[in-house]
Amino acid sequence: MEKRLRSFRNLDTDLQINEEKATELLGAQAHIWNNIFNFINSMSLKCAVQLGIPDTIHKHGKPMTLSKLIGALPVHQNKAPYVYRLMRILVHSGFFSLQTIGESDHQEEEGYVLTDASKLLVGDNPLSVAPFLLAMLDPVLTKPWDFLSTWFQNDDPTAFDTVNGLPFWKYGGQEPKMANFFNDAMASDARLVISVVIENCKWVFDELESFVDVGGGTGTVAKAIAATFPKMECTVFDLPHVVGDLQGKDNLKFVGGDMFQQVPPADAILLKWILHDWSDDECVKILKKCKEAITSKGSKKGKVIIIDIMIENKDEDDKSYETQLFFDMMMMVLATGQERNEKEWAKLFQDSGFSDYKIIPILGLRSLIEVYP
Ligand SMILES: C[S@@+](CC[C@H](N)C(=O)[O-])C[C@H]1O[C@@H](n2cnc3c(N)ncnc32)[C@H](O)[C@@H]1O
Repeated sequence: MEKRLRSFRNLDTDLQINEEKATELLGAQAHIWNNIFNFINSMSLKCAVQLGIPDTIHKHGKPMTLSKLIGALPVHQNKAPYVYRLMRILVHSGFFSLQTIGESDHQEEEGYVLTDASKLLVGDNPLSVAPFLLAMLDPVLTKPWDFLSTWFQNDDPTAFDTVNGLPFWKYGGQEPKMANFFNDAMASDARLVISVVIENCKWVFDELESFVDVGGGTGTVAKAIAATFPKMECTVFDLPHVVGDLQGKDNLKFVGGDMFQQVPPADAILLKWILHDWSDDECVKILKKCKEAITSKGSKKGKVIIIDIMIENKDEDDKSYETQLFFDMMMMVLATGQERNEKEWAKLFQDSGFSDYKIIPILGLRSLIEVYP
């Protein structure tokens, strides 16, 4: 069938647009709008967590009607009519869903329930990632994004430096408020990750007599390992301002220092979310220090254990790939690091003098990689 194409003439621009072209243009405009306003998903979610919406629905224990939710939230009475709109976008983005409760006045009544994602944002869930969300969306971490194009045109190492005049880790040493919320964020992620590792691949730690978590923050991972393997000597190694006030106990100790200078000796060295913070040259320096520190050389058990993203582009539309790219951009804006694909990881291991590696893809968007001296 012959397709009839109507044309429109725009009198301002004198452009002639037929129907097919119009569809194309409007599709392009919609794509731009969606990307312009992507931040609204993040900010709406942050608002929900700050208002305690996941906790409130969780405490209610059954589907919660809008009126009950409004009554339980710390919102000004004049703002009550707006709660529905916040909830609507969060239902759309998969953080809440609506369940039918029954009928009231011949009208179906619905209530909000948590989804798997919002269950992970409930404050008293031991695996809650709410501290991670609040830290990543804190203005200290989001402001550098406004300076990304400035950074492309200057000689600063990162956009974070452009805004704050010093690198991320040094800033943390001078601003305890930022250091605290950042360390809490890392600890919340560490609780989830180490629970999965101990549940699904405890064997990674079998036969080890000693273990150091390099850049181990406030010790969440090492505490869990020390409790699971009471005979293993466990050390948390991090910058002095991070571990300075922390007390070890039994088979766990805290050591302050700089991983570019020296790493405490151990059979196994963990680098969780460390190497993605640094450039290739910096990673090679860290990995060489780790290799020197491995005590059981020649035996099978000595190794570096890395927990980080391994970029995999299985499918262009894959959300996981997009999330990995978000992390990669964040490493560029806040630190001097990057996310890496397998080839890039393999090159780092080779350049640091390691002989082999094994990828254990058990951590969702991240992998556990064993690297052997
Ligand atoms: C992204 S955090 C990861 C924390 C922890 N491994 C985790 O995944 O929960 C990076 C850690 O590296 C530490 N760090 C940064 N520079 C360091 C250095 N030169 N020596 C030792 N630790 C360092 C930071 O203080 C921070 O705790």
